Amino acid sequence: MAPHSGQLKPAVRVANLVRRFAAKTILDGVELDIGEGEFVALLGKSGSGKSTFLRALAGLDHEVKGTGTLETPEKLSVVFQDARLLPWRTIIQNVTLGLRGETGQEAGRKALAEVGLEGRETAWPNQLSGGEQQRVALARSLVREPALLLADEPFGALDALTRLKMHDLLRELCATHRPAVLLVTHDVDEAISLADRILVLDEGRFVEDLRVDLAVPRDHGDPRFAQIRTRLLSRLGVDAPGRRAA
Ligand SMILES: Nc1ncnc2c1ncn2[C@@H]1O[C@H](COP(=O)(O)OP(=O)(O)OP(=O)(O)O)[C@@H](O)[C@H]1O
Repeated sequence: MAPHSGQLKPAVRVANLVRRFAAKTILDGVELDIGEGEFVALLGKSGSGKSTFLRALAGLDHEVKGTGTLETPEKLSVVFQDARLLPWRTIIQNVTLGLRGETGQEAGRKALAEVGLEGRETAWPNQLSGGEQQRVALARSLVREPALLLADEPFGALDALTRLKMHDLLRELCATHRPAVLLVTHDVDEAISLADRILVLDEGRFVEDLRVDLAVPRDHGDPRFAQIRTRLLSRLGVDAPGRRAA
């Protein structure tokens, strides 16, 4: 299968990407195009290579091989499960790190307001909850107006209610900033709630490339939502209806 982004101009082009660790092949000639502004979620069993793929796209893996292509935009941002804020810098300093002058400060304040943290600019990271810290991480990413946002389980450590709020926030931010997104997640419902396309990685290849043509915000009670969930769970080897993949 050679997943592609349909009519959209590609922001990401990957062809024949190979990654081995010792004798184990984790990415086995992976192919993928992600269109500009397209939101792609990546599912797969634990250990299937999702983070390995994301790290390759982020340019963090110098040993990834292949005779093909790995093209990503210069302006890309990465968000991880932990916010990775600098504890010795204030919130606004974390967001504006590397940005210059009053324009940078203004952009930082605006980004913090967008994620609902207006007035918290001079707080320290340890004065924020886990969810608030992830909001800062999102602000720090988006203030750079990336053409590609890579997110590796960004809400994995949050409680269920906070996670749902973060879904709404991410959806709004992406509608405003329109980066292409690759979201790695274990949460099938999270993928269906947020993504335009859902990929499943298994044994080094994408075994599913599903377009989600449901209106936004997505209605979890819609029978088509349930159909997509069932199909994805079956691809992930989870049979029980309604259960989430682990
Ligand atoms: N630096 C490394 N050295 C050796 N093996 C590695 C390395 N990084 C990852 N692996 C192996 O590659 C496989 C894929 O790991 P990866 O973290 O990409 O999976 P994943 O799908 O993101 O898993 P999870 O959902 O549990 O986070 C695993 O078997 C892992 O042990």
